[in-house]
Amino acid sequence: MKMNEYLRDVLNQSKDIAKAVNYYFNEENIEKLTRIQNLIFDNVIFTGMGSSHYCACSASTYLNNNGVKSRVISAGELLHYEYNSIGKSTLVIAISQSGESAEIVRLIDRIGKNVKVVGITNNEKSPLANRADILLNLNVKPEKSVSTRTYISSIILCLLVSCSILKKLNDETRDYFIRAVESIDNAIKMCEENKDRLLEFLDGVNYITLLARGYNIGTAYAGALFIQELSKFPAYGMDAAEFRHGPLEIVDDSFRGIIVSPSGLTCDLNVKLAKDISSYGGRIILLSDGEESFEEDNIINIKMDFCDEHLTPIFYILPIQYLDNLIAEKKGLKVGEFRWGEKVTREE
Ligand SMILES: O=P(O)(O)OC[C@H]1O[C@](O)(CO)[C@@H](O)[C@@H]1O
Repeated sequence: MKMNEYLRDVLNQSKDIAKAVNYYFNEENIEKLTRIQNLIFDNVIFTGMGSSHYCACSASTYLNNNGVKSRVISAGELLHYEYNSIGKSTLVIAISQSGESAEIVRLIDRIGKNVKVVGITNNEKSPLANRADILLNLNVKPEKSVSTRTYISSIILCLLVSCSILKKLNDETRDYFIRAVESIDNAIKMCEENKDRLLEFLDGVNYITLLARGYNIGTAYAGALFIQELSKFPAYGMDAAEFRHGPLEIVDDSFRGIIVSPSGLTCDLNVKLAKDISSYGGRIILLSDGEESFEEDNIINIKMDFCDEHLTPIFYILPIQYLDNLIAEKKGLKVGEFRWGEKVTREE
């Protein structure tokens, strides 16, 4: 069977993104990233829509963890209800691969010149690019459909902005990023090795719950969005800690969950949650670099490479993209076609 373009995009990401990372570390781009340090601000707001919103979660958590006040807000909320949270000493980091999403265009129109805007986009001719005080180009080939490489490259540029603000941008940082990007291929390999079990996981599935904490909250939200968008299938992402506070009650043998659980602050809590859900009859895909192997039939362990926790969103999205394609193909969809929306959402 001919490979669909979405799957080709997914499988080629390590090459495409490695190229982009080299570009991000070229002299001109490092100069731009370093210029951010000279702006005067005491708090940061990341904003965007859909995957361009969730791509910023890791960078924002990283800033907060290192003492810089930061928030991630949907551009729609920031525009209509939270606009007054932008003060003169706020640095706005607006992300939009098209640079043309409706909310982003209206938001940047509203923001006065006294507020500095860093624009992260794949379209240097877009309204976002024109407004940005500092423009960072994603520099990847645009996708025809659901975001793949633009999502991962947006995560990376947001993290690089955070590294710059924290004055942690150096050759060592570059190596960490390159290694995280190389881990994309291992994630794909692990999915291919487990393909039959993943297909079996999908038998009788009605909806998928994605659970994560900390740096990967955005992985859960973006993963759910991609499953909804590509496979037209119910999926929702949530904070794994919240799951015990009520949602746990939905678990029975029809439950299917993905738990994002890299080594780090809360890995043990995530693994414990996976085991509990499994003992209540639910089935889990556990994304983890842990050594522990799971005997339980209800847990499929996709073994990921080890990496510093804040960089794991760069490749932990891969198994979700892979599974997404399996769902779409299983449903017999023309993978990547939109039914009601389109690639650029110009209407609020
Ligand atoms: O980055 P942009 O162009 O603002 O658009 C984000 C879009 O990407 C998507 O994540 C598509 O995969 C949509 O959620 C959203 O409309």
